Amino acid sequence: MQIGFEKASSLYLLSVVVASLSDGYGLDSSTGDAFVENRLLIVVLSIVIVVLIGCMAIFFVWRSSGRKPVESPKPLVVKTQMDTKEDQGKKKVTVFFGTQTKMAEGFAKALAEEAKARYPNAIFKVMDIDEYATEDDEYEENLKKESLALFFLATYGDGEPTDNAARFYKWFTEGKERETWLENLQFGVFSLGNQQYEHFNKVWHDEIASAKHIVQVGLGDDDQGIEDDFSAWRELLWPELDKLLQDENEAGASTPYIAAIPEYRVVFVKLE
Ligand SMILES: Cc1cc2nc3c(=O)[nH]c(=O)nc-3n(C[C@H](O)[C@H](O)[C@H](O)COP(=O)(O)O)c2cc1C
Repeated sequence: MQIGFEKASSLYLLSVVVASLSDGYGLDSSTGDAFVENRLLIVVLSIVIVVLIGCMAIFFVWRSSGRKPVESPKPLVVKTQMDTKEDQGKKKVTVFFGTQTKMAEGFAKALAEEAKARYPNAIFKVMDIDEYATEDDEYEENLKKESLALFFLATYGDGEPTDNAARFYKWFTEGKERETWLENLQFGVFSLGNQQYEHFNKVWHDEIASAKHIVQVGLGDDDQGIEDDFSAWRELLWPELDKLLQDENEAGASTPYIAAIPEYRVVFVKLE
């Protein structure tokens, strides 16, 4: 078999390189010879490596060219819902939740659903308290437009707010603005906590207790059946919402609610 000059010289060069490398790394001459004898294998391996490197290079070029430039995150805009014709003139209630493990969110949504059925002439909007305002100033701006709100807020740590309520809480406790937005706002608070913790329902009970409540603060205790606490608070809330949300022509036909009545236990005594 005849080997062309160019091909033969490149194979020769390769074999010389392998041989010298093997010498340099202390391989014995028989190992070097074995390499040289397998020139064809070496050439194939070299081609495979070159092709692989080429593919990788093409892949990286393709990936970097296809990648969109990194855009700075757009600020989350809280859309103030435009009143539809249907909504105009209806009373609005915003139901806020501050939650870590979604219990407060669940109660907020459950209450809003029931309230929608009870008060068809009112609009109930459930809001994550963090998403309500992107800038701190927006809290004041937006809350000033509210007239009736319900807050479902859980307590964590050493009587601290949840992550999604932290910004609101900081704004509320540190800012003087709160006095302005509280002027026109009537609201109710259902606080979620667990009495096993030292600071049971502390944050919201302490901070907002003095403000204008339409109903006493509900103290939900996750240790003792928080659903029952929620139900009891809800029954206190309905009569107050009746006063605020029922139309004049509905007045008098108050929403039926279960009054809190003492429980009695019947004990049968066998007479002698
Ligand atoms: C790590 C941890 C810390 C908590 N700290 C408190 C606390 O300091 N005070 C309190 O009253 N409840 C505390 N709780 C109880 C929660 O507030 C309670 O379970 C609540 O229902 C959770 O509501 P969420 O699911 O909406 O976050 C804590 C719960 C966990 C898991």
